[in-house]
Amino acid sequence: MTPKSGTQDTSPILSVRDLKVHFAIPGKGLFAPDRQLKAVDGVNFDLYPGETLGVVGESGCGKSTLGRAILQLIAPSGGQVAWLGKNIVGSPHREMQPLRRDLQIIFQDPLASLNPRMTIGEIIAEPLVTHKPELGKEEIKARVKRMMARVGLLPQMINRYPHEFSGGQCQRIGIARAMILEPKLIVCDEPVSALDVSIQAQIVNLLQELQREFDLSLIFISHDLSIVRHICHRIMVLYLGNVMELADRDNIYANPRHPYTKALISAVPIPDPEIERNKERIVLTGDLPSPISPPSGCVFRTRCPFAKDKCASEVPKLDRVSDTQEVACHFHDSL
Ligand SMILES: Nc1ncnc2c1ncn2[C@@H]1O[C@H](COP(=O)(O)OP(=O)(O)OP(=O)(O)O)[C@@H](O)[C@H]1O
Repeated sequence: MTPKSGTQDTSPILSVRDLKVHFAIPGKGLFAPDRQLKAVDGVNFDLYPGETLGVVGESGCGKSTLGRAILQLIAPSGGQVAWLGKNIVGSPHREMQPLRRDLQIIFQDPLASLNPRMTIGEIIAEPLVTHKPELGKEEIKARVKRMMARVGLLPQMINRYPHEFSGGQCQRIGIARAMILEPKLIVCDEPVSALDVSIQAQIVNLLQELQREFDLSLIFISHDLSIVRHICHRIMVLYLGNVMELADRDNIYANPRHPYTKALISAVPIPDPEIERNKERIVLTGDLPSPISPPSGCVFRTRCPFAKDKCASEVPKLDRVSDTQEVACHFHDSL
């Protein structure tokens, strides 16, 4: 199904500017100073109401850290996260608490993210109990049952425990918990990676239905470019905590401009054997460098087949190459 597009004629719901998350890592010797691990290093983007933004990149490139920093579950080291126009970085707990209603997260490992000692009814009800204590017990129960039915769980299972459910059902429980307060944004952190392929499509379809019904914005973190293509309107490619490319879905698959995006996309198998045989392939060599000592200049240059001297000395800016595509590469025009 084609995702909704053209949401950018309204104001962004979320604006992220120069967002940084640097973790202090103990130095190697007993008295050596701490080092900085740059998990997220200056990320900029806007998110619009009803939009799904995919965040892709190899393991360790900073996707989860970015998602958590946006929700202030990890304190950013710098930059701004403006929610409905107001910067929330560094907001005290009492100011963040009401915003938590609007900002939710779904985790990768559905079972591990559910408290095994609580019934699924209690798990789904928890945000309501915290944020809407004025609702009576019966009203909360009715809302929980309605949401269970909406996400494809049998309401009569309200008193069962998480271990009695399959992985796909546990993810539905996680979605029901995230949805119960009718949030405006959900960060989906690899929500289907731990599930069987047959179940993945069901969960992705459910998220798409909920998005349309509730006009939700989603940040969909994944390393699976096929799923991202199915669900996202725009896609952001991260490498060592830096944005390499940000473009709408069709552009990024049909006309990737950054060598790293080209490499990621060329690794996605195409079902047609003729096209698969003849397609251009960019194979990445070497491992992801350590975010403790990232390469100078362009962080991708040590693995880039097209790197030149300038790439080692100058950090490329995210350049707008069309209305719907931005690329951080000195040589995007000549590749
Ligand atoms: N609490 C932490 N303390 C120190 N380093 C961390 C912490 N959390 C993450 N990191 C490091 O930050 C970098 C980015 O990690 P992150 O989990 O955000 O990447 P990712 O792209 O989501 O990877 P994956 O797909 O494997 O989850 C990694 O080098 C990771 O080891």
